[in-house]
Amino acid sequence: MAEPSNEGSSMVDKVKEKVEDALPTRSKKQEKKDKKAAEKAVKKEQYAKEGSAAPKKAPKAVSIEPTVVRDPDAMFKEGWLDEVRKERPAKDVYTRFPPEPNGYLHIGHSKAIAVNFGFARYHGGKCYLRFDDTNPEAEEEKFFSAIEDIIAWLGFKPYKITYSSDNFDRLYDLAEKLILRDGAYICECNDEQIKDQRGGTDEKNKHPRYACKHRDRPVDESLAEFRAMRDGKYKPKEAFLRMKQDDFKTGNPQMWDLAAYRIIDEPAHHRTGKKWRIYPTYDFTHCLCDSFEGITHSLCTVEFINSRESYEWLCDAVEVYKPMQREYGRLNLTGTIMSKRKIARLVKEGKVFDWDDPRLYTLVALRRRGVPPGAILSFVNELGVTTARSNIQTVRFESSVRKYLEMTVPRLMVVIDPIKVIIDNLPEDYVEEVENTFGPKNVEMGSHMLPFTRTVYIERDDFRETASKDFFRLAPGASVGLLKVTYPITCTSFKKDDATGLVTEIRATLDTPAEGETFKKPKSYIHWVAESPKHNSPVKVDARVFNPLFKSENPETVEPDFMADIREDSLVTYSNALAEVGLTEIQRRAPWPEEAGEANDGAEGAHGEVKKPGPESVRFQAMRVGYFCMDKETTADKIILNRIVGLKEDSGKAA
Ligand SMILES: Nc1ncnc2c1ncn2[C@@H]1O[C@H](COP(=O)(O)OP(=O)(O)OP(=O)(O)O)[C@@H](O)[C@H]1O
Ligand SMILES: NC(=O)CC[C@H](N)C(=O)O
Repeated sequence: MAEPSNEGSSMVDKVKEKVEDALPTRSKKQEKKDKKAAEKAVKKEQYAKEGSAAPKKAPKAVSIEPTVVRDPDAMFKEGWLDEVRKERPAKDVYTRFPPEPNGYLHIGHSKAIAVNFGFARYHGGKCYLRFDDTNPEAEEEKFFSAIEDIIAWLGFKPYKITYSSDNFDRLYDLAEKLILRDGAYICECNDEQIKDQRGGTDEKNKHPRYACKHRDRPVDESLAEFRAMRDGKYKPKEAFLRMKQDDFKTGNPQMWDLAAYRIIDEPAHHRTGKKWRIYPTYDFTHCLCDSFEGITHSLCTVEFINSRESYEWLCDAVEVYKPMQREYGRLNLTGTIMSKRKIARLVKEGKVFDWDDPRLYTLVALRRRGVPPGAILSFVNELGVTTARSNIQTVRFESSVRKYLEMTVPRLMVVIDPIKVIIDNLPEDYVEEVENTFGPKNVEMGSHMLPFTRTVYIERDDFRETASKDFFRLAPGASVGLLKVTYPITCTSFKKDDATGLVTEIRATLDTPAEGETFKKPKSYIHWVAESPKHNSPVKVDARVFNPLFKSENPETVEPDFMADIREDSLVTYSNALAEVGLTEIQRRAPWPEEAGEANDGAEGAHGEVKKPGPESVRFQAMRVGYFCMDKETTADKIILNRIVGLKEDSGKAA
């Protein structure tokens, strides 16, 4: 059997000979082909000499194909957001994204970010990032910077970063103004009394709503008591400022004399320290801060629909500019949990690494898992914006991410659970250089060379100890193609470890056709990596594969609680995984894809600092396995990969 070999005359010589033989009859097309072959041979020769320092094509990382992502402005051009714009066609659009700095943002917030920042950007307006920091009990410094970072990562830059607390003096003055206009009073009722005033249908409070006895307090008394409340006369819950709304007449609970100010003694506020011991409520603060900032369209989620009435009532009552509040449907993902309290429990009980564990749906987790920011925005855009709540399965999100990655990240081979294959009919020092394209669907991504040698590794799943008609991969006596290698291999024998029962080594032959014999194409091709110390191949990696964290679609409804719904196999780590040498180039050329929010071309972060793409921007498709990125725990000695999504939808939830 003739063995393919690099021995004897060099490949460059061989190609030159071929070119010269063909000279008299060469067509233009052939000429081009031959020139390419000669160039390739030079490249191969250089590669063989220099080991891993292979010549690299380094075209720019490609941008998103229009076929992959629908018009990124579609959600603003049509539907609900278009209607909102028509309702108030202000010349200068001002919006705001107003998170409470009491936790990490989740996938639902990406909709609010896309809606508010995106609406302003689309209309040439401005969007504030306003920290709604009126509850010092729940706020922490780390959440402020995490929120700013994630907004910058999504590709948005706030017009200004503001804090509701910036307005505490102004809000206090308006509270006094409201009292003076007989629009608020100091109430000393406790929680139970307030509940009773609301009436209802329960046995306990089966009676009509009624007003509290403090409602008719003289204005002067309320003003004096408000000041006393500010100055420390009352303990928390002993008194609060209550708005005098509509005398409990309407059926809207947001109009039943809401609280405007309450006492919070501890802890100190992160910005105003111990200056205040009374803090304005959301209902008093939000509309007035919107007003101070000249917000034209205050876009929030549907659970605030009843608040619209109190929002407008207060702006009118203190005679300030009145923005327009409109409400869109929340984005909710099923099969996971988003509640801060519940995620905190998962972290505390060690069920996940931290808030950025790739199995969670916080934005820091999705970022670490390798989901590109553009894929998140594209998902939100695909769903569109209406007033209906979107309950979306995580598989739908993953399918959107997969679609986005398909055209935008390069490909290479990684064997996550390897078995060694020795190809007996190749010489010990055999090295053939094989070309692998980074982007079979996008030639601009270029290609790279990798070695094919006598010892290769294939995926454990691609081998069976007994051949059968329905198995087209490797088995004793059966042959299979190795991707990018001309001839297939046939398994001749294998060894097993008696203790573990696992196959440890496969022996095979390369089926090079004898002269005159025709080459039979194998039924299937599998991925592989070769052993070649000279080329630093293979590259050892840890590959983490994530399954859903929960067994059911509704972990919140599981008894006794969501903790009982956790899957044991939500994280599977393959510690002996092997990647081919192309990984080095993919790492060097990151970010993949090169897009808004991750560019390292001097783009600015939230504070004007130059943004650097993180390790998660090293993204690629491991052929036949899934999409992966590099984890932040990667060190110079150990590369850790996270699976972003599989190549196709997982068969389902664990039993
Ligand atoms: N699931 C969601 N879908 C769309 N927008 C959301 C969602 N959750 C929050 N938002 C919006 O994000 C903005 C800032 O959110 P904030 O942190 O104050 O919300 P939240 O309701 O406390 O969130 P959560 O309790 O879910 O963490 C608000 O305008 C809010 O309406
Ligand atoms: N109007 C809104 O967007 C609400 C924001 C507010 N921080 C909240 O969710 O409680």
